[in-house]
Amino acid sequence: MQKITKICCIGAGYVGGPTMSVIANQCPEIEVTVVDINQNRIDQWNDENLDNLPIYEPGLKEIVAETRGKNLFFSTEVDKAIDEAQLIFISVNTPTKTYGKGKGQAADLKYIELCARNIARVAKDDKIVVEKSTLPVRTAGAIKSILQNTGNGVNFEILSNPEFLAEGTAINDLLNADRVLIGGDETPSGQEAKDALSAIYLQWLPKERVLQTNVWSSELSKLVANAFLAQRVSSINSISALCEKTDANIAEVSRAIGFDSRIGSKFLNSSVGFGGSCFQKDILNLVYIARSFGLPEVADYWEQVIIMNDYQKKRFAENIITTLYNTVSGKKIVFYGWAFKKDTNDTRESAAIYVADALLDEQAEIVVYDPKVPAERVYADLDYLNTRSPEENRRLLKVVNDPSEAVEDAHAVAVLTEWDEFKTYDWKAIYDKMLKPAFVFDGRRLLDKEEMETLGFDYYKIGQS
Ligand SMILES: NC(=O)C1=CN([C@@H]2O[C@H](COP(=O)(O)OP(=O)(O)OC[C@H]3O[C@@H](n4cnc5c(N)ncnc54)[C@H](O)[C@@H]3O)[C@@H](O)[C@H]2O)C=CC1
Ligand SMILES: O=C(O)[C@H]1O[C@H](OP(=O)(O)OP(=O)(O)OC[C@H]2O[C@@H](n3ccc(=O)[nH]c3=O)[C@H](O)[C@@H]2O)[C@H](O)[C@@H](O)[C@@H]1O
Repeated sequence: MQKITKICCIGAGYVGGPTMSVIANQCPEIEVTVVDINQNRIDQWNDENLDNLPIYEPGLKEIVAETRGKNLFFSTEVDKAIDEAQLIFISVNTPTKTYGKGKGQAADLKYIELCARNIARVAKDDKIVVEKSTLPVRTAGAIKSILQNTGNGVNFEILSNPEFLAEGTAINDLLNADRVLIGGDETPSGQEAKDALSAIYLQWLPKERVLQTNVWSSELSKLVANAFLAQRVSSINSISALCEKTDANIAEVSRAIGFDSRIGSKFLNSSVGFGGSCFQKDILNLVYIARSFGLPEVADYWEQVIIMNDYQKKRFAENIITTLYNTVSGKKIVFYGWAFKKDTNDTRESAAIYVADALLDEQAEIVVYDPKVPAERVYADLDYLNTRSPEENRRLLKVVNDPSEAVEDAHAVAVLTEWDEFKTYDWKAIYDKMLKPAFVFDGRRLLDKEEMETLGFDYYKIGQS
């Protein structure tokens, strides 16, 4: 079996960056080069001040500090890194298509295809090409076709090795992965490639956690894993609406069902709705694939997970409006949190964006505080929706760096992200600064209802009457 000593990863994003940092850290004999066409991103990865890395992820900067410049490199020299590597991870973005056939559902594979063409153009010797990005089932076929039709005599083995890390816990997820999935051809050379990649992960993971499958099962399993996870959140969120109409409490229901070992207790936290770059995108992709294979019942089944998530975000925003006497026009509503979950600066598909959009439609004045998200990001997220002009977004919504100053004369606070620091705030001082009645809408079930009510707040907690 070929021993891998040089790796290249195309795409220095939320997956490429942390994943390669951990591989470099765990495998000192392997030289890892992460390349990207985005010069700014690479400059941030190379910044001497580790607080300026492009991604905030607990534990990441310590690992980068240990490995960068030794066996971990970040560069924009894509061709050179491809040429020198024996194994190439493709870890570029695969967003939902915004144009043409499959618009709004299918995955846009143009970045993947560009990578495959780049590899085909540059490679002079045999390579293992690994799909790290999340891809529709059967994409490996397309990559193979591009690579094998270059006519330069180079042999490529294509593997699927989807990533299961969650943001905010990426380093721990990588170091203690539940499983690593490696799909490849069931031929002798395919097996050899699977074993070469397995050997990397086996440097720190036990053998039974490294699963080998055929390439199609691996591609599909990634979409299915995300669909099942998102389905749990939508399921519990659907019940949260029912809890609010009855005297049931969603936390008690989650706990009660989670004790059943067949159901399990994880991923049953009711919230304002799931966000993140992948759940929605991957389910839409699954729906699209099912429909294209003539399976409308399967497609409709999974689509419901997204419909329920949209309902939850809308329901939260509408509740704010009706509770504030059916009008939020000119009222100051403070958002605590903008990121799609705690411990990340990622805001892609964050529920906060959609709740803000609904409230801005009603002319609310929103003030956002998030410990890790800069103002430019918040405005970019809103502008991207194209609901109103950028000037209007900037007029109605402000982003601040001080959480306590934000609440001065506010009508309401809405908790959109479960940052730990929100629990430590002096809520009595916050109450004193706000207009009365002072409303808190807790979309993350972060705060204690009894304590908040004792302080005088009109407190709404998702999933509780
Ligand atoms: N974000 C997450 O937590 C997870 C993401 N994934 C999947 O991993 C893939 C990557 O996701 P992220 O890292 O979040 O995306 P990202 O957007 O953070 O990073 C992708 C990077 O690829 C670069 N890129 C695009 N085309 C390129 C090219 N032709 N040559 C060189 N660089 C190029 C972009 O400039 C960007 O920096 C997606 O398929 C996603 O579904 C899988 C598991 C977890
Ligand atoms: O493919 C991906 O991108 C990744 O998607 C998710 O990871 P991530 O989106 O980073 O974060 P999660 O912890 O899964 O949270 C997703 C969203 O669901 C919400 N959520 C999660 C759990 C829960 O019980 N309740 C809930 O509302 C979170 O607040 C967040 O908005 C999966 O957990 C990863 O396994 C997968 O690799």
